[in-house]
Amino acid sequence: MSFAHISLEAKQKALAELTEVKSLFASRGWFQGTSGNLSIRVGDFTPEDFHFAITASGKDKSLSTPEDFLFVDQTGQPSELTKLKPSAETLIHCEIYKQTGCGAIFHVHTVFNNLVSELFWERKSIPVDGVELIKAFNIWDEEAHIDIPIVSNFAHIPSIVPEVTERLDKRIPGIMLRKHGIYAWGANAFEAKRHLEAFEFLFEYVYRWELLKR
Ligand SMILES: CSCCC(=O)C(=O)COP(=O)(O)O
Ligand SMILES: [Zn+2]
Repeated sequence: MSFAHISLEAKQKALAELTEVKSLFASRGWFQGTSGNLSIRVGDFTPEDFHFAITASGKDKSLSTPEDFLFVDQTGQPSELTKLKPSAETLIHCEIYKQTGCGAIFHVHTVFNNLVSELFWERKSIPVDGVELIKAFNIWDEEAHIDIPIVSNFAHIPSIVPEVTERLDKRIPGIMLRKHGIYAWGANAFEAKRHLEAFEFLFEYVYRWELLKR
């Protein structure tokens, strides 16, 4: 679908939702030092053809300006003429959309997500056992066990993508980059936010439980 054929209303809705969630996450201290990025997909989807709005790279995400977001296509290239640069991590968003067909992706760096990514790096996944908030991922088993995948963090972002492809688990709406941060996604902004909040709760729980056990 060409970008021009996507309705103005859909584009404005995505930008309004990004503005709102960006401001909320900033108020929680989730964008320290310009870290983090957010995106919402617009229009129809096929793995070969889609568009999404994403945060511009390197901005202070606690501020709201007319230059906070731009639209890109499935290759990460701007969908329209702009001087703005998309997030340096846009290719990770492209890959997650391609693999899952989801509607929104939120990425944050927090102390707890960085700590657990290193604590469990050797097993390449973060184990969570029987915590009620696993239900936020629509996993309703009693005493559910989940493993949240951790992938390598390379400075060269395209090198991260194949590992994301390989490790992405359709049951778990998130993937962790080692000593970097979590990517969480959902069918829409509401669901991606619920998933991200659940991940952050679980990371803090897992970290504190590990300390208590020692
Ligand atoms: C300053 S944090 C390093 C880059 C990063 O990991 C991040 O999430 C923000 O990069 P962006 O290009 O999206 O601003
Ligand atoms: Zn990042």
